[in-house]
Amino acid sequence: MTRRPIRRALLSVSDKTGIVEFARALAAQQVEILSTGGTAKLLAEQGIKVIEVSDYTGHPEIMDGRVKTLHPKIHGGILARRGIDEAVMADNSIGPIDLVVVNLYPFASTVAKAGCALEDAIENIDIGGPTMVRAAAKNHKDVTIVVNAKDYSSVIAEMQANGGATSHTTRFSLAISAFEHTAQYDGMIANYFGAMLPAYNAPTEPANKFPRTFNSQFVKKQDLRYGENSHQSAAFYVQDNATEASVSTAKQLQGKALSYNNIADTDAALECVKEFAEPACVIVKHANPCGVAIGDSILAAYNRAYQTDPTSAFGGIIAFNRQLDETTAQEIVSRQFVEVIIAPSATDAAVAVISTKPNVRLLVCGEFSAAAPTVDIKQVNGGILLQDRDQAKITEADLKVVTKRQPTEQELTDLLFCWKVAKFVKSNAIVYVKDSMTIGVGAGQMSRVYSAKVAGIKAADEQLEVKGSVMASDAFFPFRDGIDAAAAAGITAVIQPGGSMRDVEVIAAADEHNLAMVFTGVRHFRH
Ligand SMILES: NC(=O)c1ncn([C@@H]2O[C@H](COP(=O)(O)O)[C@@H](O)[C@H]2O)c1NC=O
Repeated sequence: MTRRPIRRALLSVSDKTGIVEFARALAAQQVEILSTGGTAKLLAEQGIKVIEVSDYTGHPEIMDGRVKTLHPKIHGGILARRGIDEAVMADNSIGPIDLVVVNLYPFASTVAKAGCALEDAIENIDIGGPTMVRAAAKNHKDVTIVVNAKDYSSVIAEMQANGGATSHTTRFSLAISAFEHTAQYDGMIANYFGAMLPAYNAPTEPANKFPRTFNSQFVKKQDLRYGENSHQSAAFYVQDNATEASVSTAKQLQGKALSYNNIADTDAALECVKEFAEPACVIVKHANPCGVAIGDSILAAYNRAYQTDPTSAFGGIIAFNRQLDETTAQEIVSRQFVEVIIAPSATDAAVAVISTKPNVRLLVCGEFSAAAPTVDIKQVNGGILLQDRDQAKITEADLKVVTKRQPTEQELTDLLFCWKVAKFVKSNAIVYVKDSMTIGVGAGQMSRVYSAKVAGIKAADEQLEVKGSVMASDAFFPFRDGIDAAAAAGITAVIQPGGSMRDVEVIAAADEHNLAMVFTGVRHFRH
């Protein structure tokens, strides 16, 4: 393919990061620079030779910038088919534009501001920018389009190495980025307007936070060897701008490639361990915690979490809320087969220890920050379900003691710990806890009483004493049988949402057994 050097560029950027250096490097390669108002002013101030688009087209920017680049001399220059449209270009005094550098008005940050007025949002809908971006991306055979400042240096480097030209592969890849950019931009606008539709029609109505259509963009992080099973192909997509420490933003330091199930389980383990302020460890197997504990150190927490269910911990995913240290790393690799370890960070010595097991995936996710108010998305056949992420937190002040007996100080501590774990156990969830360590976890049973049985069986199998433990139930007890069974197993206190039509009967059962019971008023179903 013929190599055509870039001779003329149009720079029109809202976010001006890096644009001066980029323009200077273009000028050094004898590229003529056209630019719009604010961008042109900045470049000129920096001593870069620039032609204002309005001078170039002979038409001023009008309507407060609503129309500045929307002109045949600009769009003809971008869209012209080289080798076909020369005559029409000459007839209309249109010169080719080989490089377009544009980023768009900040619609997202504008509407994110509290109390953003509709007029502000509307004025921040970029029209000329996307029009140039799409035109250049369409004509990527001959035109280079750059929408991300992070691409400036590689474009310059390539031009320097290729006599001022970019390769077709680069232009194609940049064109994809351009369409991704405009798709994301329009998706954002559609979501914003779609969510405010009821309020727009009837200003007294609250806006609906779920828009008329749901437009969201996820970027492929990696192809996966297979999905949940080996006959299913799969890939991992992440939110482009995610900042919260998560499995999606985590960095893998070593180990085999993550599998589909590894990612899902690591997410469950990490999100659960984030609940605790004290050094904590969560071991997950098949999306459920099979051991959770806190301790004076993460080593103590790990040792205690492991005790809950060593059988299930085999091949598990282990998450910590503190830096992984050498001793804890040593303890894990000498004791058990582990698929994934994730922590905010890891010491060099800990990394060296894990490297003796090259298959173990070690991930660091950075320090935990405030949870982003994202939505959960769940797929059903032919649709998706959206809901707020479950960020309900319960403190002692939220609890309502419903029994005659008040929980003791120790029971209270264990009840709150137990509740945090139950939130991450698949429903029906029953969790037994003693001294801030899980004693038995009953997950995913179709009846609550069976989850309680499973928790008891697991504890017994691992020779853990249920007597003196507390119990959490992710949803209310529909009958007193769950309480009777808990008391028979030696449970002394219960935390549950309450709200059953048989609450009176359930409370009476707890009183009969001298149990302390608290209601949270909040349910934590997890499917
Ligand atoms: N109206 C137009 O013809 C037009 N052409 C380019 N823009 C945008 O104007 C911004 C740059 O403006 P300035 O160089 O004046 O700071 C860029 O975000 C670009 O996408 C336009 N603005 C909005 O549509």
